[in-house]
Amino acid sequence: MKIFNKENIYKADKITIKNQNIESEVLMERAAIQIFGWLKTQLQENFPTIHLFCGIGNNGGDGLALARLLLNDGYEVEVYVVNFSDKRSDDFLLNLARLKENKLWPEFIGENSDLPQLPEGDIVIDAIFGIGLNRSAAGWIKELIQHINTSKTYVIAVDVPSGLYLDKAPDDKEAIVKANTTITFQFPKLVFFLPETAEFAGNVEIVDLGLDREFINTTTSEAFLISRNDAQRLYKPRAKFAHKGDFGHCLIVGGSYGKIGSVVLATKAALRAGAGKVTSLVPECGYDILQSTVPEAMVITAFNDNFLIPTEINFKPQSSVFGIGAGKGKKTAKFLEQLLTDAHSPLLIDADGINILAEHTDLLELLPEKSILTPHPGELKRLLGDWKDDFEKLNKAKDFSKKYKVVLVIKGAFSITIADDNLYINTTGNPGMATAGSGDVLSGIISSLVAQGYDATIAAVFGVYLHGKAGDYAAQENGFEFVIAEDIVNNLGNAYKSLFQQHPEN
Ligand SMILES: NC(=O)C1=CN([C@@H]2O[C@H](COP(=O)(O)OP(=O)(O)OC[C@H]3O[C@@H](n4cnc5c(N)ncnc54)[C@H](OP(=O)(O)O)[C@@H]3O)[C@@H](O)[C@H]2O)[C@@H](O)CC1
Ligand SMILES: Nc1ncnc2c1ncn2[C@@H]1O[C@H](COP(=O)(O)OP(=O)(O)O)[C@@H](O)[C@H]1O
Ligand SMILES: [K+]
Repeated sequence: MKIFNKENIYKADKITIKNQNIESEVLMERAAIQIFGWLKTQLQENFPTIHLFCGIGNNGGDGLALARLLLNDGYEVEVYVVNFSDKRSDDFLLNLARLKENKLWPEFIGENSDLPQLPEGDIVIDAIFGIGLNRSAAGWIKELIQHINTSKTYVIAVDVPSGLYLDKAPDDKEAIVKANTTITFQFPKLVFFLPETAEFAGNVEIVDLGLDREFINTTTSEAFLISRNDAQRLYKPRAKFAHKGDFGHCLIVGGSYGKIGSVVLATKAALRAGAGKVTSLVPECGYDILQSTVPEAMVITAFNDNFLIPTEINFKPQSSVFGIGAGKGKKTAKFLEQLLTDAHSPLLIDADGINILAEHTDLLELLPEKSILTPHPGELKRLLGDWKDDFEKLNKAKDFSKKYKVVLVIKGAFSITIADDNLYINTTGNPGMATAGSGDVLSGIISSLVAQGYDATIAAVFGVYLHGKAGDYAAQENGFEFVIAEDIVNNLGNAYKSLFQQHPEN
């Protein structure tokens, strides 16, 4: 699903009005109808008081149209116009008139107004600012936002939580509505999925306004939200007469004394994700452990008991992982250099592999094109240096990915894959996956997909999706706390199956 920037959202709006030969207020009515329908379904037989705070632009217009629909359906509504300017939009004025025709005169709130009471259990509709915000909310508007945030109401933001920019980091986090749910129009917005701003949006619902399909299909976007439909399209079905040679040989290099478990997890994950063959390369101390815990894998060892040192590899894998549980000793770093120099296929570098690259930046030049790096935010910081906000982080990451022609997976609650100037945002996964070893599982999955012939970017995007989905199944069974990394491996089958189920449980 494409994530459009502000300019293209306005363009989509305009082109739809032209091509469908409609007035702009028709889109506003569609927006209001969608939110009304959503709200009615959620509320069922409950009728709490609904307080609608409406700005004087089109976001406010949406709020006024929604107020009319609610009023006519018997809901108790309190409507406030947040009167921050005289420059009212035409569709705001139209919907204000319509509301008045329905005998509802909103209360106008200005600089010196008392703030309305917002009793616990009521609902607040935040239609103060939408995508038109161009500076931080300040003064009495900020106070109003804080009043909403400190109330114990359920807050639903129309399109965007008021005060949140679409294209840059907030300059005043105290001046943004904290929504429980955001009902956003047609396109997901990038800021709803970034660590610093996601909390303002709460649960995100995307509703369709029937905007011009051709414009949406033909307009390029830099960022994408990966839905089940997207993931489904990435899947490569298996041929009836396929044999294990068709699904590649994956090499997993990692481990050190006390950290062989990471390689066990990645090896199992690579096999369960479908690689034809998996060989693990560990220090001697890992040999028995791997052979007994993953009999399906082959094991070779480095000529050292406890850590990896440069070692001859006498076959050509279709993909390799380096770094999990490896430590970052001098000889281990030398081994990475050897692997990079001899590489016949893209490498996936994780954990200590990334830490070694951060300490020996000369090695970055040796990365084979389309290698995949999977840092968590700590590792990313070591690689790129610090950043002042999420947007700077993404820009630095894009520059890095372009410079070294690699795919970067920034792991987290909404992991982001960066390649060729594009961002792919994942939505599967849950806090149960914040547990030791879940990153090792991800490395195994992605590398397995590369071995099976998936392009590196697709392997990363699809692998992150499957990993999160498997984690969702794992948590569904026993709750977040109970999940351990192995459960993610054990639910990979469910994750694959869910791609094609009519009604996936998850
Ligand atoms: N996408 C779609 O297809 C559809 C979109 N629709 C809806 O339209 C919404 C966008 O509407 P919009 O363009 O009128 O902008 P909106 O957010 O209402 O605010 C603009 C006003 O805010 C003002 N202002 C800004 N910052 C400020 C500040 N800090 N403090 C004070 N004032 C500030 C600014 O004033 P100015 O800076 O010009 O003085 C201007 O007056 C969109 O989010 C969605 O809800 C639907 O109706 C149907 C289809
Ligand atoms: N709150 C969360 N929501 C979704 N996914 C998460 C969450 N926390 C962690 N994960 C996922 O779990 C994995 C953790 O990786 P990492 O930090 O490398 O763990 P480890 O080093 O212990 O293996 C990543 O893929 C990350 O996206
Ligand atoms: K809003």
